[in-house]
Amino acid sequence: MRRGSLADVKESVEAIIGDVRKNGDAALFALTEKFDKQKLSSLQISQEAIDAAYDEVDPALVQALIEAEARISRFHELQMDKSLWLEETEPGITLGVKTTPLDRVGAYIPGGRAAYPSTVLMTTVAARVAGVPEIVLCTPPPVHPLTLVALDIAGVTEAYSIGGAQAIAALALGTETIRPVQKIVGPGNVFVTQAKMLLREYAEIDFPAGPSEIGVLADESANPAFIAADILAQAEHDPNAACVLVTSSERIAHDVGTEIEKQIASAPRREIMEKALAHSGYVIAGDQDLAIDLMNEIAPEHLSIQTVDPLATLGKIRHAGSIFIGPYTPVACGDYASGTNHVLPTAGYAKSYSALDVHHFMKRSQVQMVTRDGLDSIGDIIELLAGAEGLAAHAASVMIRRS
Ligand SMILES: NC(=O)c1ccc[n+]([C@@H]2O[C@H](COP(=O)([O-])OP(=O)(O)OC[C@H]3O[C@@H](n4cnc5c(N)ncnc54)[C@H](O)[C@@H]3O)[C@@H](O)[C@H]2O)c1
Ligand SMILES: N[C@H](CO)Cc1c[nH]c[nH+]1
Ligand SMILES: [Zn+2]
Repeated sequence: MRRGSLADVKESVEAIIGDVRKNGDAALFALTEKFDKQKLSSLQISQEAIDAAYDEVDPALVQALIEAEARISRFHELQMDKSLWLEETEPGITLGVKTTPLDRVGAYIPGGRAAYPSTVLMTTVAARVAGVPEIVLCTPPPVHPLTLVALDIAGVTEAYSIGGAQAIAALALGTETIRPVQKIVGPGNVFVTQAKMLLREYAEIDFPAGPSEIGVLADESANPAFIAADILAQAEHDPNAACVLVTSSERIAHDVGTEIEKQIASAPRREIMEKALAHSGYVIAGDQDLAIDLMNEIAPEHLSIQTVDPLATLGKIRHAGSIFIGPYTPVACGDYASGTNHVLPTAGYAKSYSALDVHHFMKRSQVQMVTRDGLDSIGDIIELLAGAEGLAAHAASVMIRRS
């Protein structure tokens, strides 16, 4: 996603948000008809529809979702902090942190160009492991049966068949049917991402997670066919997907190009891939350190490291959403089944945001407990500093306890 591309749709997204703010559910029905060409009878997805979806999908796919869910749960459980820690940092002064899940969050699941049951697991399992009691999901209609099965397996508590900027507006502002959430997570196209950015005043967001990206760092030791396959895998998401190979080897750059031509010929989503590749490319860097510097500047959503000593390369990486190391770690591992989260910052935002994890669904309160002796040990400092700021009542709140 070019950062500028958000600006291109700002006006139209503002109009959609204004419509939802003014007309609530009626706007959601009308906008769904306009953008998704679907006439809904109800916004909410019923439990009957979810139960019926199991009969429509291959049991092997249900089993695959169950196994992916278990791995995603395990990885996210490893991220959990203690719900409370307290430590006496000096005599009479005990400090700590209490961690609490958010009450109600919204997950956006894209559904325009592909169905994303895997994204249901990524967004909502992280929220469930964090302990969020109300997990609300929005995805554009028609909703794929596997998406319905995934939301059931993940433990989503409410689901609505609406998409685009109108779904984000409904989650942030609320309508007659949908109560607002505290935070909205999940990827989407430019309309979705722009709406998330514009509505942060009402609901916090995870980060901009737009069209998919891959950066590949490769040296002479890399396998060009594997690299080409990973590039095409991300290119097939969206015509706006972006792929860049940075290598110190001219031969590798040439051979990856040849492999891409070979593999794309029979790819079912060739048309989307070609558009994505039209604004993607490769760079031949003078040496490996220059290649790494450039990749840090790009800060890709996914970084694939295909070098002879990948762990040494990893040590020099500062900015990337999710990092895939070695020839047998295709990005698709993290997209579906290894357990890491595939909701990641794009458009260079990996410089300042982290991959979606349990911490996005929690907040931390500081805690302190000071005894009379503890207050004596810091009382003079507080009284002096409060006096210097002209805040006499602050000083008095300490003095009254010490006198
Ligand atoms: N970064 C990540 O973590 C991550 C993960 C998965 C997918 N993705 C990306 O998510 C994106 C999904 O995009 P998508 O389009 O398939 O699905 P989407 O659900 O994001 O967008 C579809 C919605 O866009 C709205 N829309 C379409 N045209 C519009 C218009 N002209 N005006 C206003 N609204 C309009 C419609 O309401 C529709 O429901 C892809 O770019 C994919 O690469 C990113
Ligand atoms: N690669 C995407 C994130 O950019 C996630 C995904 C979902 N399904 C397949 N891939
Ligand atoms: Zn993918």
